[in-house]
Amino acid sequence: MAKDVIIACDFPGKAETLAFLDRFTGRKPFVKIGMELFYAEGPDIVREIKARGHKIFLDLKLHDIPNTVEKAMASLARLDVDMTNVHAAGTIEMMKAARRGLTRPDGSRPILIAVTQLTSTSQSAMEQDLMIHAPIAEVVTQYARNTREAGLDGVVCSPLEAGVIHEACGEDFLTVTPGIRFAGAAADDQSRITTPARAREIGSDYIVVGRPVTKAEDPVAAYERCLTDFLG
Ligand SMILES: O=C(O)c1cc(=O)[nH]c(=O)n1[C@@H]1O[C@H](COP(=O)(O)O)[C@@H](O)[C@H]1O
Repeated sequence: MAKDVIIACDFPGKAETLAFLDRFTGRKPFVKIGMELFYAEGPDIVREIKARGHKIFLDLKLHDIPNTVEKAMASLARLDVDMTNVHAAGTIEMMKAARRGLTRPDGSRPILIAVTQLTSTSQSAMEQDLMIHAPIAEVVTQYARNTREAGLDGVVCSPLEAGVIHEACGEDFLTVTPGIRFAGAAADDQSRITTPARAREIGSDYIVVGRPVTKAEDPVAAYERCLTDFLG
């Protein structure tokens, strides 16, 4: 399975996003389009970036009743993305509905993954705010098992949890891991973080990197450092 670095294009609009991508002359990084950009520009931004030759992870983290998620996924299926996601907290029923909705009439569909616990969530926030008292790695592993049972392809989790998830769900079950920072850098609002090199050692399949690349003085150099450290 191809491991890769996904750049989170968290920009306010199309102009900033395309200017950013233009810096990668001759290269077509795998990019993530999230809520900020999608809500500002709508589906056209997906079509435009796809037409430029990038693979796209459309990160809208659907979490609603099963029927609503199924119908929303049917709409997203018409966009030619490579990967998309839901929240595993929506339950196994909701994830099954998401998979049904995303599957096109010819049986094909993008990679579908589920967020376990957001990488910004700490053990103490999970206990105090969410009243979930098990250790975070156990919670995340249980959500990963649910995700596999629903027939999805993998999870979004912290790189720190990629190893236990592969042990519980198999090597083919994808771990897509944000919460990436270079050694010594600020965590910002993230909580469960590690470096690209450590993510490789633990066994992540894809790392998702936003601000360490987008806010870098030289984003192309920062992206290349991620590739080298993660892919070895
Ligand atoms: O689903 C995601 O992509 C996601 C899940 C998660 O648990 N944590 C998380 O940070 N993300 C996304 O990954 C990106 C991380 O960005 P940085 O913290 O700037 O590297 C953001 O676009 C988040 O929306």
